[in-house]
Amino acid sequence: MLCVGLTGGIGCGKSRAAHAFERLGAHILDADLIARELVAPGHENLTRIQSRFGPDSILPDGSLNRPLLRSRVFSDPADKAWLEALLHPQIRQLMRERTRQIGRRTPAAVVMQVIPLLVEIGAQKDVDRVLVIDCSPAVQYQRVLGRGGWTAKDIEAAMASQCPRAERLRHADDIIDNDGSPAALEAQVAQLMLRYRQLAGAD
Ligand SMILES: CC(C)(COP(=O)(O)OP(=O)(O)OC[C@H]1O[C@@H](n2cnc3c(N)ncnc32)[C@H](O)[C@@H]1O)[C@@H](O)C(=O)NCCC(=O)NCCS
Ligand SMILES: Nc1ncnc2c1ncn2[C@@H]1O[C@H](COP(=O)(O)OP(=O)(O)OP(=O)(O)O)[C@@H](O)[C@H]1O
Repeated sequence: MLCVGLTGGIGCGKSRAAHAFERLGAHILDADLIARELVAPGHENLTRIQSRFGPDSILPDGSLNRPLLRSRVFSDPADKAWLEALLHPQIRQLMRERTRQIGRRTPAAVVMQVIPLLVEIGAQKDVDRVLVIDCSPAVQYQRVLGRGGWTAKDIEAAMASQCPRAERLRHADDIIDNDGSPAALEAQVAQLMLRYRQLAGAD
């Protein structure tokens, strides 16, 4: 098995790259999706979130009020640290368990752990290689804006809260340049997947 930590700043194209790797046979574990499982309606984490962020942090249907949390987390470092202290240990434990399960079932698997904050939390030591999906801040900003749902203020605050681009790139074993077209992204994914399959012992 080869375990690749796939990271990048907000909107750099981690999900899009991960889907392209998945189509080529990689197993994807996404920290954002695991974080969502951990705050699904009825989960005990929601009770703790509500006691910190107030009654409006849970919507009438029992789901997390994501826009409210987003504006609080990205404007107040103490709120961000609190939420991360609650969720990150649980996210990492589930990532480790699921990676082990895949390795047992498929010994030559290529597993991609998609972790936005990989460098910030020091998760390099959990993976065999670090792959950074990189693009320029202007492109990053426009793509998140284009995806909809986020205010300009929240995008700027999220970008400012993440580690600087140069620092992230310093930890990269592999880099995908995602300033170009979707086809250019997919070509780089296909090239890297050949190498990853070899390293995993699949070929
Ligand atoms: C703040 C929350 C509620 C906002 O939810 P929302 O649906 O708007 O965004 P989503 O979860 O899809 O995240 C989108 C992107 O925001 C960025 N982001 C999310 N959490 C953080 C964080 N704690 N610090 C910096 N950037 C973050 C990442 O680039 C992520 O890919 C949500 O992101 C959350 O629960 N964050 C805490 C968990 C966490 O740290 N996740 C990252 C795992 S490494
Ligand atoms: N090469 C590209 N060309 C055009 N659009 C792209 C490209 N790569 C990604 N996008 C688009 O940019 C947006 C952000 O990409 P994506 O959601 O994959 O980023 P992400 O890094 O997973 O974001 P987040 O950090 O918010 O989870 C999406 O709408 C995606 O379809």
